[in-house]
Order: sequence, then structure tokens, then C-alpha cells
Amino acid sequence: MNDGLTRRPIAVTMGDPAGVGPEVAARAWEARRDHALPPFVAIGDAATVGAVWNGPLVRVGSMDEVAATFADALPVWHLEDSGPLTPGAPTAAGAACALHALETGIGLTRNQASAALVTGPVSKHALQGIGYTHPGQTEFIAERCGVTATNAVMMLAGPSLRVVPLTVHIPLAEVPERLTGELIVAKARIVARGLKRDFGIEAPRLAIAGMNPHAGESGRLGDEEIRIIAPAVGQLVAEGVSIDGPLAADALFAPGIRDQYDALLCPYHDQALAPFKALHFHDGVNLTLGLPIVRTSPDHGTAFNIAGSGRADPGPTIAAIAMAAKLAASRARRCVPAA
Ligand SMILES: NC(=O)C1=CN([C@@H]2O[C@H](COP(=O)(O)OP(=O)(O)OC[C@H]3O[C@@H](n4cnc5c(N)ncnc54)[C@H](O)[C@@H]3O)[C@@H](O)[C@H]2O)C=CC1
Ligand SMILES: NCC(=O)COP(=O)(O)O
Repeated sequence: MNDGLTRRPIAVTMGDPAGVGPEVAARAWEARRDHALPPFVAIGDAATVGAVWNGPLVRVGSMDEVAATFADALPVWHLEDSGPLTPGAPTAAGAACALHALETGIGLTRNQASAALVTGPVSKHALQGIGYTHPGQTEFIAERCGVTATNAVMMLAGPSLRVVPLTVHIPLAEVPERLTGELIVAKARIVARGLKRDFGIEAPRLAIAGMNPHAGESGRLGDEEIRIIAPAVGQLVAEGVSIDGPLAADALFAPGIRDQYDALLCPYHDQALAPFKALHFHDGVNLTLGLPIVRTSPDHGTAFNIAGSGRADPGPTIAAIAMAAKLAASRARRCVPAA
């Protein structure tokens, strides 16, 4: 990474102040040399880091300051006092701070002050309590970038597996009506493009899981595979996308089968994320394809049950920062336009 664009620091939001976000950001900084992490700035309430971590931190207000201080202290872009803090006990003021941090991180990355955005874990429930209407951070970032929610594609990526939930934060009962051919085609195209542009895979191989047991058993166990998934696969193949399926989801994740593909597309959230976390809970990254900016996130939530106890593993945050830097460098090398 030796050009001006990739030397820009990375913006890391700390998420909900009562969650593990502040401590994993701080512990990622501690691991900066071991993992060759680029300079990054933690965005949120500086007091929340101080409450759970004894290391050196410095308040900054510009990316030049981040670059100048990162070697010796964790740079913190302090936004506001988020009120009395009890780790594990979210508050409305904390949710407001998390949202402010997200807005700030998006702004810094959209205007190219930072090379990439890494978002810390938020409580969707706490955010909704202050009027936030998006299902997650992905859709909010997409909206701020002028991208529709369908075209902002969640991917979970680890060293040995990439998965894409085609529907995300909706009740399971709504999956059959929300899983449409248009959705599958739109997301699969973005995944294929993202694997090429961000991961350098020239001919990506995709597979899509069936929604029902045994991929519907020829219609006996459900007909979404016949009505919706197979025609979408046919359209994608006709367009030149390499995609197999619908395949029985239980076997798709078996070693030797999953390894044949660069990404596995799954009709619903847990179908993708449960096997992914079984393999990559400690080094998995959530990233968003289809955006004009690079955005990654650790693959876990606020972990209120262990916040402040020192037990939170910073591994996923370290992986998210490292992947953000890699993707930003890859886009800079390829001179990918901001669109
Ligand atoms: N990217 C994001 O902002 C995400 C936010 N969430 C939100 O987080 C909240 C809690 O969700 P949960 O389903 O309980 O998931 P969670 O990931 O917060 O916790 C699930 C289990 O994993 C453990 N865990 C999580 N991160 C860990 C870490 N770094 N080291 C060690 N153990 C860890 C927790 O202690 C808990 O036992 C919800 O409000 C949810 O919306 C959930 C997933 C992602
Ligand atoms: N389960 C993944 C998750 O909750 C991440 O959502 P987002 O906040 O990144 O949209």
C-alpha cells in the first residue's frame, strides 16, 4: 500500500457504547503491529473506551492527526457524551451516539477522508427505540450512498467460506413471499461482480441453496425451488453467471462441496450465517457489496452479556479492518470509479 489513496486511515465506528464495540476497537489497536493493521480511528464517545480499557488514547479531529498518532495511541474521534455507562445496559443516549458515529463514519468515507468504513455492532432494538427504521446498518449505509437496499448485498466472508443471505432481517414466515426471482438475479449479479472487483476472482463460481429440505424434493417438500429459484438460476446462467442450484442446503456446506464455490447464496439469514459462524466466528467479516465505498464489519453483535468483562474476542474486528484495507487497496489499484 504505497499510494496516497490507500494511506488514508480507516474509519471504525464503535457501535453501541454499552456493547463490546469500544473494547474490541481498542484491542484491535493493541494488535496493530501483529496484524499489520493500517491506521484507523475509533468513532464514538471517548469515555466509553476509557471505561473498559486502560491503554493510551488520543482525541483527534482530522485524518492527519490519526496518521500522526496511531503508532503510539488509539486515535478516537470523539462525538458526544453518551451518558452514564453500564456495560451491557443499552440506553437511548447510547443508541443516538451509535447512530451519530455511523453517520460520521459514512460521511468521512463518502468524502474520501477515510479509505474505508468498518462498523461496530449496534443494537437494532435500541436504535429502533430512537426512531431508526432500517432493519440493520447495511440498509442505512446503502441509503446514504444512494443505493437501493436490494442492491446492497450482505456477504459474510472468512478464510474458507463466503455466504450471502438473500433475505436478511425479516421474519422467517415472510421469506417465501420475499424471495423472488428478481431479488435472486439482482443479488447474484452483484455478488459475481463483487467477487471479481473486490476479491480479484476472474471467473467466480456461485451456488444457491434450496429453501426447503432436500431443495424441495422435486416439489414434494415445497415448490419455491421449481417456481422461483430454478428459473432465476436459468436466467443467470444465460447471462454468463456461473451458478449451480438450487442445491440441498444441508450438503452444500459439507467440506468438498462448499469448496467448489466462491460464494454460497442462501434464501434466508440463518441458513447462511449459522454454518458460517460455526466455521468463522472468530475471524469472520460482514461486508457490503454493491456500494461506492468499502464497508466491512465484525460478524458479531453487541454481546451485551460479556461487555466490559474483557472476554470479547477482537479477532473479527481485526479481520474486518484488515479486509477493509485490502479491499480499499484493491479498488485503488484497479482505479474503480466511485459508483
Ligand atoms: N453488525 C451488527 O451491528 C450486528 C448487530 N447485532 C445486534 O446485536 C444484538 C445482540 O445480538 P445476538 O444475536 O445476541 O448476537 P451477539 O453476536 O451479540 O452475541 C451472540 C453470542 O456471541 C457472543 N459474542 C459475540 N461477540 C463476541 C466476541 N467478539 N467475542 C466473544 N464472544 C462474542 C456473545 O457473548 C453471545 O454469547 C442484537 O440487537 C442484534 O441486532 C447482531 C449481529 C450483528
Ligand atoms: N446478522 C448480521 C447483522 O446483523 C449485520 O447487519 P448490519 O447491521 O451489518 O446490516
